[in-house]
Amino acid sequence: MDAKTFSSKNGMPDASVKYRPYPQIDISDRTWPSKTITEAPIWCSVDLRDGNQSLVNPMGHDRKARMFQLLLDMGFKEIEIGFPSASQTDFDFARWCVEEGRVPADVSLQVLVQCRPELITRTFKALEGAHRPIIHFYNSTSELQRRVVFGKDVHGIKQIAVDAAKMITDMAAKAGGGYRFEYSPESFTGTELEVALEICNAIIAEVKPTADNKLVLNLPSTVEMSTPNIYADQIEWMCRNIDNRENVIISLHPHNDRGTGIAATELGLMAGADRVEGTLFGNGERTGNVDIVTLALNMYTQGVDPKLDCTNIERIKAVYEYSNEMLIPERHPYVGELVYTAFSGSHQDAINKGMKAIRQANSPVWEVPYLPIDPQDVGRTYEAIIRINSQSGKGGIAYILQADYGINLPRNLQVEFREDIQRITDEEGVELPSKRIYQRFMERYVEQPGARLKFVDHHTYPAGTEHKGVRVVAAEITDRGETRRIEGKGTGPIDGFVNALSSYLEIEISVADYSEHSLQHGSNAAAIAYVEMEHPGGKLFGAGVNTNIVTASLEAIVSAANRVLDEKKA
Ligand SMILES: CC(=O)SCCNC(=O)CCNC(=O)[C@H](O)C(C)(C)COP(=O)(O)OP(=O)(O)OC[C@H]1O[C@@H](n2cnc3c(N)ncnc32)[C@H](O)[C@@H]1OP(=O)(O)O
Ligand SMILES: CC(C)C(=O)C(=O)O
Ligand SMILES: [Mg+2]
Repeated sequence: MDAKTFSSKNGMPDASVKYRPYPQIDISDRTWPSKTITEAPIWCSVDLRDGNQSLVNPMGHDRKARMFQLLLDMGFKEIEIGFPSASQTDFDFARWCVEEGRVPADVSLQVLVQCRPELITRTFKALEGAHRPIIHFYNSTSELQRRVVFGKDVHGIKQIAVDAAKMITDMAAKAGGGYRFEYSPESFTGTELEVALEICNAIIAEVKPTADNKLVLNLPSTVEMSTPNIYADQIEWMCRNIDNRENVIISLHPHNDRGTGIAATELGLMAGADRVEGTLFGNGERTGNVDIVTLALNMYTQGVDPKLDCTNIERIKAVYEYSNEMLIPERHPYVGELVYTAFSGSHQDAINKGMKAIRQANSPVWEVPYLPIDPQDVGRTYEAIIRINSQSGKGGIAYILQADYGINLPRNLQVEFREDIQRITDEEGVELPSKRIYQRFMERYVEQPGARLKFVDHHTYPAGTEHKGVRVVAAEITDRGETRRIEGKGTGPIDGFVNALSSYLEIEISVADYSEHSLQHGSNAAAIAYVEMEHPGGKLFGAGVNTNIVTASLEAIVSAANRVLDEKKA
């Protein structure tokens, strides 16, 4: 088609000429909008077929077997293991599953086949000996494919499907039964609803499903062509109009061409579907199949048992990446590397407060701002929840020091230290890992390499009977490496030592705030003391770490004094 033949808007060919809007469904009394999902559907993984057929390098035996074992471990009861009539690899894998796959009795192997006699015959061979396998047959029914691929009218297309249904049910009966059946009017979303219904009812009439052997009627959104509400309308319409509904399992098989596969599936379930076909993290043709892990965890976070084990999401990811030879993006729901991480200040602050509140409340209900799921439920840790870059605030920095190093910064120190970290992240333009934040804190407030003053020792003695309750603090410090003895009076060691230092340095300093706590991390018995020091230029903090809490406090005073001296110099 020549784009120049019609007018162009915004540099693109005119959409109103090139594309047609998807028609509305005639169902004004739809009920799905007021439904909720209250139980998990029957899940069927199509990773080994739809997922596999879309890969650059389709899976060989090892990659398939690793994926198959994972699917069993997660609790899938229906697994489409391939298209055995299409390739020797798929045929051999089906035989391996039957003979060596240790398939539990409650799991059905499923295979796909076109409505072509020679392929159907080979499919039965591939499944010999399987326990209640599902033969999934399909043909495309869409208006477009009828016209351009098959060159047949509705009657001709229906005949292809009915002939296959007859052949399959006959072969199953000859083999002594024990088979289950699934039919897909492929390209359902490109098929007029009345046509889809006519063909599906013809299949139901041929297969004659019963309560003991229901037919799976799979209504694929082979290509996602509309907003998800329209798919839901189509599903509700089919559920209402299909023959023998009680013996038919309505299955969804959404693809994700418009990026709304999850929404379409959820609305489709509200519209009455019983079953969902999809893949782990949504591998599949083009933009993929619907992502079953996300669907399951969406249900889980609404209080519904998803009936799939996603407790080790890292293993699911590892197998996905090994078997599909693809990587999962950082933002992928529930599993991406960054989905449990907040860089931005206000998010970090809220998470920090939420985590504290949940610890204190001792309630089983999860409610932490910005975290729709507890990362531990899927085997992720809290470690990566907060990471620091130039968008981060004091709450995040405080969280990291607390969570990773047991350091509980007083609020004013959080504000002060955040400015320092902000300067570094702005300069470097990259994330600052937890270890560097800790190192920076220790260097700036505790270790102070190259600082003028160092605390060495102290002792106290009563100031004399005329000064009741007052003690003299006699301390040894070094000043640029030279030992100095200083003395000051006060009501306690902190007070006396500040006075001593104030006289020695000839600077007005006093303690505006003081706090301390023990350190759980690092040296077990150590304590950390924080001193906020008032001086002629304002207020600033110092910190000291020592196994003796008084020593830690005096070190914190020296630390603050060094910073006052630095500020004076600057
Ligand atoms: C939406 C989906 O995911 S559907 C599943 C798609 N998956 C795959 O195709 C993967 C495996 N498939 C294959 O390896 C091959 O297609 C095979 C081996 C099954 C068949 O291969 P071939 O016969 O060589 O060729 P090809 O696939 O091109 O067949 C197309 C022919 O089958 C017909 N056909 C296609 N689908 C069907 C169907 N479901 N039922 C009946 N006939 C069909 C076409 O009309 C076409 O007929 P024509 O030869 O008369 O023009
Ligand atoms: C074979 C069918 C179910 C399919 O994969 C699709 O329509 O997407
Ligand atoms: Mg598909």
